[in-house]
Amino acid sequence: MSKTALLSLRGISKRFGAVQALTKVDFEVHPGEVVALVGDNGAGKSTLIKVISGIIPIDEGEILFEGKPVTLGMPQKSTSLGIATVYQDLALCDNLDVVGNLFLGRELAAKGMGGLLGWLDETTMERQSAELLQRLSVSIPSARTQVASLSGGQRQSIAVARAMMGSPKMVLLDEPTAALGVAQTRQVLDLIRRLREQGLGVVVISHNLADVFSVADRIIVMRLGRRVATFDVKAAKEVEVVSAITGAIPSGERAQSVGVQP
Ligand SMILES: Nc1ncnc2c1ncn2[C@@H]1O[C@H](COP(=O)(O)OP(=O)(O)OP(=O)(O)O)[C@@H](O)[C@H]1O
Repeated sequence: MSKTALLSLRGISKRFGAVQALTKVDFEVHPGEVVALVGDNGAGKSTLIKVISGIIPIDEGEILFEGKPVTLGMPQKSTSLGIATVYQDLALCDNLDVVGNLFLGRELAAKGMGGLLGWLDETTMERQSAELLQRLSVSIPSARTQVASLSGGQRQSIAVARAMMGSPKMVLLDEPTAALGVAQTRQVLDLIRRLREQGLGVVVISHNLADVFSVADRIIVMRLGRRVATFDVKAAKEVEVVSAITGAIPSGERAQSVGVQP
């Protein structure tokens, strides 16, 4: 794993009115690393993801991308740095095929005779879609399949592939396997592993610890807006992570039990 973090957050705080959603949170993800963000409802996971994707500005703290200080707070800024967010498959358009969904908002115009021809370059879009799906080993009948007819796992895979269209360095996934069956979940977890193999930093929010243990390198536990523990998956036990989530034992002890500081 590379020494310089891809993204590093230091002392991030965020308040919504009377609710302190994040309190002095440090967070880091490296290239080629899958970090799982876990915690009970209201722990601050989504807020942290929204900070990284630029949807909400922070009140306090410092953000470094590839070691350089950056200001996020606007989705365009995060996107331009190479941070992609996978929205639930609900963000797909059912009435379009896979190509139409992958290129939604970034369609390629056909060119010729020294200018634009006034229609879309469907051939190139289809070829690039097929190449991307092959690179990610996403198996679907064809790039021309309507997404409405795909399974939940295939749809989620298309949502991930769509996030990859801008060649990001980092991908954020909020509950990517929620509501998926066993086989479909396996498909999406395999896809996350392929993102890691391709050197991306991946952040996954999940309530499913079996998924987390199967796909993540590190687990960061949030509770009541604070980062309370960090586990190296290889050294962690599920019962310790559950204790950290619920606050059953003090966070200091938990972190020591796996030799990692919160
Ligand atoms: N836009 C908002 N306005 C007011 N309060 C908010 C807003 N967004 C989040 N909160 C509050 O901030 C706290 C953290 O919420 P957040 O959604 O980040 O938690 P979470 O860990 O993602 O929970 P869940 O697993 O239920 O999605 C909660 O108390 C929530 O009610």
